[in-house]
Amino acid sequence: MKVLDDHNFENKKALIRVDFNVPLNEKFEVTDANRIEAAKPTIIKVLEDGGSAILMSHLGRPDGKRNPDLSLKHICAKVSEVIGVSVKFVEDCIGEKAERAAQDLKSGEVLLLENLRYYSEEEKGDEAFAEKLSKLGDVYINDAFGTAHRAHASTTIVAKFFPGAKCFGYLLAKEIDAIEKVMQTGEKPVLAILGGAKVSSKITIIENILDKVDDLIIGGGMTYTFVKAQGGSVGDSICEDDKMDLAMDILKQAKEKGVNVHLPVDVIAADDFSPNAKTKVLDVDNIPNGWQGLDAGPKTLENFKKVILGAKTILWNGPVGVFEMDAFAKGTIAVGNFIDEATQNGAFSLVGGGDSVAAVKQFGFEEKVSYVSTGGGAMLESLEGRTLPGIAAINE
Ligand SMILES: Nc1ncnc2c1ncn2[C@@H]1O[C@H](COP(=O)(O)OP(=O)(O)O)[C@@H](O)[C@H]1O
Ligand SMILES: O=C(OP(=O)(O)O)[C@H](O)COP(=O)(O)O
Repeated sequence: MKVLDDHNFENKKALIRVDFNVPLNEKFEVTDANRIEAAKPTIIKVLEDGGSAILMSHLGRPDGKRNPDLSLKHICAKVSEVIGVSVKFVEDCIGEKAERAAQDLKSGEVLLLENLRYYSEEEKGDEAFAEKLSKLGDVYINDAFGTAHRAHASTTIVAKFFPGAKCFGYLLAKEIDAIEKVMQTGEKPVLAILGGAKVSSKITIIENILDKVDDLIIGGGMTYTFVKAQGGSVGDSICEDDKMDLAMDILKQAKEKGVNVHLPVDVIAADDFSPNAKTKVLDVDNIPNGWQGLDAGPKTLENFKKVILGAKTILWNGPVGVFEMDAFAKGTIAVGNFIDEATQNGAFSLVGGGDSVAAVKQFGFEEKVSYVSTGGGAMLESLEGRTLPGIAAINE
């Protein structure tokens, strides 16, 4: 892997692709600086070597137009605060102004460019645009894991203009390492806990992961497609009837591959999809019409606990219940606590993909698992077994 530590940045201008696509409130203040904090070690390494850092990112989806609400100047103060250096800002990411600002940069200084997606060429992966970006730095560092699944100009195409002078930042290297630990080198038994709403959005992940894991916990809304496919009654629970054959096929494949699949045996059922619904514990395969399963039940959690505490490598993607409502968050909290205990006992635990991180943050599990990914879509595509273009471009 082409890593940062193999480079010395003395008197070098490092063009760094970061993912500063962070949430802002109505006053344009950063409400979660996690992605900025995650990029800090790379920026500091460049500065401590005696180089300067030119940071480029997108923010939101301005679709090729200058949208002042999505200007990166809103986050400049937060970046300065996080990295402890006063960050300069330039109102463009290519052209004369940006080039002059980059040229004027001295060792130890940091420059933040305006939103890359003000240009439609960015998302198109336009080569001429990438070449203009490449004029700003001597070395290219990709540290934007959250955007590594996009073959955009700044994440992928620009790398070809830096032959011999491109590498991964610390964050991207850490994300790759965490994925490898789960998918290739993890200590056995390896366990994947897959929850979330639908089978259809997780199917490629399940199929890919069956070759890597010893145990698979399936929870959340996906449960009911599997249960109904096996002849159970799921009442009004979320269920994809057209995916039942697929569910049976997954169970067959798992058996052939020696993977133990653990499905819920009981659920917290509700008479309405609402925080104030009436609830009761029901067997997962005996839910009458008028009721729907919205969280894992007590016997299920006992089973999950045994499997999780027995695992040495754990991947968690997707909540096991409707965690947004307090009444149906207990299962997801319990799973988080079991993973915490397993991690304290020496297991490696990775959480990521889609909105999983939202659940983890809401319940304060960030500090308790081994690694929380900074990428939603990028992590999902990695778990599907795809090579991310941003990663391939550095390795080429
Ligand atoms: N039993 C259930 N019924 C309906 N929705 C569920 C159920 N369990 C979990 N969910 C919902 O799944 C959503 C997350 O699904 P998904 O986007 O597939 O996961 P992720 O983004 O973590 O990959 C959450 O909003 C949660 O409320
Ligand atoms: O926040 C991001 O994606 P994520 O919400 O899937 O983690 C990335 O910055 C990518 O953004 P995009 O999905 O607009 O390309």
